[in-house]
Amino acid sequence: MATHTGRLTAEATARTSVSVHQLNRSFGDHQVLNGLDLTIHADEFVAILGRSGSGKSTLLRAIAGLDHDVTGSGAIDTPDSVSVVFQDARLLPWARVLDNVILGLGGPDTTTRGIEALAEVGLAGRERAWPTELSGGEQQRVALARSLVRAPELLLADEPFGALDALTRIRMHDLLRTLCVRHRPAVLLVTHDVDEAIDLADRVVVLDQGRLAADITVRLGADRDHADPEFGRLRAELLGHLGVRIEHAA
Ligand SMILES: Nc1ncnc2c1ncn2[C@@H]1O[C@H](COP(=O)(O)OP(=O)(O)OP(=O)(O)O)[C@@H](O)[C@H]1O
Repeated sequence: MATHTGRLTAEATARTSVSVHQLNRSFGDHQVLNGLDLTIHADEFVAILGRSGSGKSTLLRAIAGLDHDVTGSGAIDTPDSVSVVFQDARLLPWARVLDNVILGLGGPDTTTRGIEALAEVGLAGRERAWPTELSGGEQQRVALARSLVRAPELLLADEPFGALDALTRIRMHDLLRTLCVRHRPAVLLVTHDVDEAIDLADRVVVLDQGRLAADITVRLGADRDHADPEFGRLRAELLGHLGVRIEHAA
């Protein structure tokens, strides 16, 4: 059975946020992750691309410790505080927005921290709204605030913007970028969207049948222009790893 091998030492945490070693996961006879190794450094933003069924969510769930329905082996080290954001915001419909953000948090200043987190994601004044009164993008903002208020060292995000329209998605990219600069968690983002991966990540890994098919550092500045030739080169390289060929016009 796979194990979470305990916590990283303080010295190692300074450099490494997540360490996955020789990870195997199977659903019955179907082996989904095959001897996978991955290290994510503290403050690093890593995006995972891969075709449908390549094992992206299985990897994220394993790192989150949410994979009780699979068998496997290998070692995973994570920091103490980990937050997970999914494609659906998973808000409690019977709790107001602020209560969703601070639910389960202890401490005397919990309400203030919750209000501040909502302001950070652009939802000041919506504390007493019900989740059903918010748009999909606003609900994802609440989910981000719920993660942020816990000050995670590691943020795991499984297609968090997958259900949003294109414009809201771009706004959420800006927001996530800003929050990452301010709070500096390590991030592991699962996405189907190559441009989203290049827009946000320091490094993009590609999964293929549960193995790492590519591990590419994004050498672009903070303002990422889709028209930049390097952006286009990376896009073509990543699409190539995903089995998509781009024909360039002569
Ligand atoms: N609970 C489960 N029971 C059985 N098989 C599962 C289960 N969850 C996932 N699988 C299988 O494991 C494989 C990998 O699934 P996973 O969700 O990790 O892929 P993915 O890369 O995230 O795919 P997608 O991009 O479509 O979300 C798939 O073949 C899937 O059918």
